[in-house]
Amino acid sequence: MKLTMQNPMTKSLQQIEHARLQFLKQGSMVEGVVNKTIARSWQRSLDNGINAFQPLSTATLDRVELEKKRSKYRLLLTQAKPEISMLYEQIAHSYSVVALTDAEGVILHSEGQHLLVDLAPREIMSPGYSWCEQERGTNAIGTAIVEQQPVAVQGAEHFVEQLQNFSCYAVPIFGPNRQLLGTLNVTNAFAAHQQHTLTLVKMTAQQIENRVFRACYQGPLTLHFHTAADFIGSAWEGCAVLSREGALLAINRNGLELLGKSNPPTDFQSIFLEPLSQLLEEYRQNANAPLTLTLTNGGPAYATLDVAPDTTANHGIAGIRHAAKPPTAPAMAMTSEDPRIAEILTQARLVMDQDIPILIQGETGVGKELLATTIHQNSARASGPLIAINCAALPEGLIEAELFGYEEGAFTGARQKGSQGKIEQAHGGTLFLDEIGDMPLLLQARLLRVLQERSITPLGGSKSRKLDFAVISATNQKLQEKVAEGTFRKDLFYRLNGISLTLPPLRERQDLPAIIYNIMSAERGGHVEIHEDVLNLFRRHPWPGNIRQLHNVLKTMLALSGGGPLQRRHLPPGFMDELDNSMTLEQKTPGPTAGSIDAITNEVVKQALQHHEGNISAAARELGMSRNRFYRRLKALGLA
Ligand SMILES: Nc1ncnc2c1ncn2[C@@H]1O[C@H](COP(=O)(O)OP(=O)(O)OP(=O)(O)O)[C@@H](O)[C@H]1O
Repeated sequence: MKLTMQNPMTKSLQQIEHARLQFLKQGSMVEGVVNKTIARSWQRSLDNGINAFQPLSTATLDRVELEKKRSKYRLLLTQAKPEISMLYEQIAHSYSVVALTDAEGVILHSEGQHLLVDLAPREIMSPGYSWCEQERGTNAIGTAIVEQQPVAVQGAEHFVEQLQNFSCYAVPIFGPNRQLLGTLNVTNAFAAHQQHTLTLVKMTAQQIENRVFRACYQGPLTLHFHTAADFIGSAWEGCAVLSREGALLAINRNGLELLGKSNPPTDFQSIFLEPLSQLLEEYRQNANAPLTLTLTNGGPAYATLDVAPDTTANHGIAGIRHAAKPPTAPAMAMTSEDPRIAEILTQARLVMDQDIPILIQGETGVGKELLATTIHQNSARASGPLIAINCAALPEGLIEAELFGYEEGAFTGARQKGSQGKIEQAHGGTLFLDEIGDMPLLLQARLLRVLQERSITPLGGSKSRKLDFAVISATNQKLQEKVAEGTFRKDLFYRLNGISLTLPPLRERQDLPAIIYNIMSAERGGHVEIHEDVLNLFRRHPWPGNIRQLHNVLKTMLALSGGGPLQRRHLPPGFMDELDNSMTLEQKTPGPTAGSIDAITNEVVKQALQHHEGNISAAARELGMSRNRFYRRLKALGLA
């Protein structure tokens, strides 16, 4: 079937064609015929040596390479597909194709068919085809990527003659950290072009961007805002994710544009004049009422607020509430209410789909494994396996077979049919190398080779197998020191350390209530109260075992309290001794004492003594302190 539609732009098509030919022959631009974006792109196409009169190559990526790309961009694809189908329904006619590309201009997914094949080979709008401007000359996708803005290229504006029968509209899609993720493009037969197409593509690209943002950031508070009330809930609204205390955890591109800022502000108060508490109060009174705010520049803003369950609960004495969850709740989510954790999560999001190895460092029990799981679950490889290897716990002698697998009959005692190694099991997903500092030196060289070549040869095998996986490793050792003393290979260290994320110890974290809430949610349903003085002791404790230790303490307290409020007397034995020890250390370094562990412990000791009417043994028992230590403290206080 051939196109017979009337072309409303024939005259301008001729003008453009004339200007293009003059540019190609004489290198001079006829003024006022094409816009500056097209003119710049023509010049780049000429400079790149594109032959305007040669038909385009029809080569596409092979299936494996395309699948790799698709898995890298899984988040974008998942969020974009429903929007693309809706867009296609709106513009549907036989002469248009909607395509989603990656940031290099390679089509990941396309919808629509395809009477366009009358005009050009089918391959050029199929997944795996690249529209990079350097290869194809001026075209909407490639030029939008170079210019980082929406671009329409109609008919003869295309640099290559073969594309003159098309009109293309492409809009860049940016990720949550404002990095280019890809483009959304509609290609029409030029004769069937419609005025409003670019607007529709812009709107859809914005919806996709918003979906990706929401998929990446789900904080305790989400503020939807705009300077015009009608735009709340639209594709153009600003979206700010906040902690309960008002720290800004993330903001979308619209939000930044509405605020006229190029960098994200730090907190709610640097955006709006009203205190966050006022907003929360209004929300409490009527969760659905629109909110009126004042920007710090004095202008009005309108907003609605989403509050994740329980963030309105009182977080003081009796306040760590949690929704009824089954006791077998899945792995806890990382909280991001501590600024250092929020920063780590942001960095992780930036690199996780870029094939950059992540090295997680931190003391024992700080949540390294949980972070690795969180990264995997939010990555493009989330539907693939997460294979964790504890390098410290691998059985000596079998370690090599465990990691690399073996072929049938590779060694005495090997299973008849051979076995797939852990590394191979990670194909399509993430390999998590826990306690990497304990990997024996001899195996480090082999691991390095696997990581460099991304292929594996099982023991006793001769053929290597290609693998695709992301690598996260973790350690509580100082790897750089191990490198210096020669017990860890320098080349492996650099191979693993694409980016290093260091989790802070619990005593330095600012989100203790959120962590407690997480633990309680995993341990129990219902409502649990914690007395303020217990929380205060928690805040002062040195927590050498970090969150794992806190978890154990809470478990014990839950058991001892029988479901009632958690009080000082439910603290496990040894808790106060550990606190007291760290106080002794603290005393060695001169510094302010008000509110110090010392002061708090004294207060607690006095209260316990009062409570037990002077009975030292009972009071010491309540605090989990030895009688001697309790007595020494009373003496120091002049009470004994
Ligand atoms: N943000 C958090 N909220 C609640 N619990 C957490 C959090 N982070 C970690 N935990 C819990 O703390 C414990 C220790 O976490 P994890 O095993 O991830 O630490 P790790 O740093 O890998 O420890 P190690 O160095 O000993 O291997 C686990 O029970 C985990 O569920």
